[in-house]
Amino acid sequence: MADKQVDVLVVGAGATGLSAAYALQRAGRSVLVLESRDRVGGRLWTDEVDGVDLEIGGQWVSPDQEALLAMLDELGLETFERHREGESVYVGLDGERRTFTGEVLPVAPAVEAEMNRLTERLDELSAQMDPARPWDMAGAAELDHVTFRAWLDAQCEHEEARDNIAMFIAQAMLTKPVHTFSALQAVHMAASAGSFSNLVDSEFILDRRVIGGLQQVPLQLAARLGDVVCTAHDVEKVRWHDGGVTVTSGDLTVSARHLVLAIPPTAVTRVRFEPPLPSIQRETRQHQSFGQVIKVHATYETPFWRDAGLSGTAFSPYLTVHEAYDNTNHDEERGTLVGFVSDVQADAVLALDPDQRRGIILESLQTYFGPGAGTPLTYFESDWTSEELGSGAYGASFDLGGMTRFGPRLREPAGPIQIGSSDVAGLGFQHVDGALRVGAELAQHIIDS
Ligand SMILES: Cc1cc2nc3c(=O)[nH]c(=O)nc-3n(C[C@H](O)[C@H](O)[C@H](O)COP(=O)(O)OP(=O)(O)OC[C@H]3O[C@@H](n4cnc5c(N)ncnc54)[C@H](O)[C@@H]3O)c2cc1C
Repeated sequence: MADKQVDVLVVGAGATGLSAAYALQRAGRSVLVLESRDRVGGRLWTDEVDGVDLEIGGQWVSPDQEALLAMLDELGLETFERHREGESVYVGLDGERRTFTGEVLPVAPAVEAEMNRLTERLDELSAQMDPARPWDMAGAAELDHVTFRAWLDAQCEHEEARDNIAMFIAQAMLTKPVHTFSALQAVHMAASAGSFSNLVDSEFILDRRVIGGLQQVPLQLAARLGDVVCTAHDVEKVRWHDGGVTVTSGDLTVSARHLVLAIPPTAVTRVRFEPPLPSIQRETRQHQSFGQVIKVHATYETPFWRDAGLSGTAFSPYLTVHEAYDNTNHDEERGTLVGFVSDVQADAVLALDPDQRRGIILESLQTYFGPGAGTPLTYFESDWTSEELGSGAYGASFDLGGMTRFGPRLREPAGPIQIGSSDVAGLGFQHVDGALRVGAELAQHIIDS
């Protein structure tokens, strides 16, 4: 059994853990990173499936994500624009398929007016919130005690307007049904991206992709860190006291002055601590949960929808696939569509056998893009909820009332232990940008101590 002694042990080789370790190493601290999986990257995973390179996890970069953009620059990674020329598709409450250009969905004028009003209201609220301290906002408790569904119902009589606004936060971001999280959590989602208008604007939020895949970020950070990154080392138990920690994983026993637990909240509850963590630490994480989303890739001989004048972008809160985009790789002739099936729609299709599920999902893509969408060369579903290591998709969020009740305690260290991931970020919440911001903050806290 090998014994190691380092200044800082980092558990978790996702964007948070690796960026923290990289900053600490550059500040002269000795570090070791232990990762359960046999790869680095966590929720970032680019892999070849049936001969196609796919972004199984996170992929998009938007202009507000300054920490991620700076990291891409530092690592010398290049980006490319998502294909967006042509008309987008919307299927409304009446079941009609309509095409449109720009960001305004082709709904009846009264519905559009209501969507604009709700957007303005959510923009106003998110402008009043510091996403790092959402519980401090005026009226935070009231907003945290009401579901986003009830809040929308109270604001607006138009079902289709409510369904569309809900879609941009519930299905598309938190991946939870709109009746399961608070209006405050919804405002926080918007504030963390700069505004609700940013979330609605797919041109903005799904702006660019990294050539070679977004997993290049953790892969390159790990390469720079060198042999201090140990994959296939699950941490099940942490012994700690005020002066440090001792962790045993496989053939390694590591003693460190500080521990950075860069793992999602749901994974924290899997680890045993001796002595137990203060109960508030455990309770806080028991009230954060992942949503449910299946990311589906379908690859075709060509991006045939472009010939029909379509951009590949499509939305409908009423179809199994609530949003879809052209996800063709850089410099590739084959065309790829990516679609998302979220919350209760995901529950429903996951209960089916794989052939039935594929049939229903491709039916949505056919409704959007025509019969050609029904016969892809390759088809792949990323199902993160089946992962045992607590990495659901896309991120974990609080249940009703949890943000004001537990949020202020979320970032408190316990002795030498600090816990963080993109799920506790303010700006960039549940995105890679947030992971990098949290990683930098955790490292700085140790450097300053
Ligand atoms: C399908 C999908 C699509 C997404 N799309 C986007 C997008 O387009 N843009 C964007 O910015 N973000 C996106 N995200 C979110 C983004 O990927 C995550 O927010 C970010 O990667 C989280 O990084 P992290 O380091 O905080 O956590 P993670 O990536 O979850 O890393 C935590 C690591 O800890 C490890 N671990 C857990 N427990 C232990 C243990 N006990 N011992 C050792 N190791 C452990 C895990 O294996 C994991 O590698 C998406 C996520 C998914 C899943």
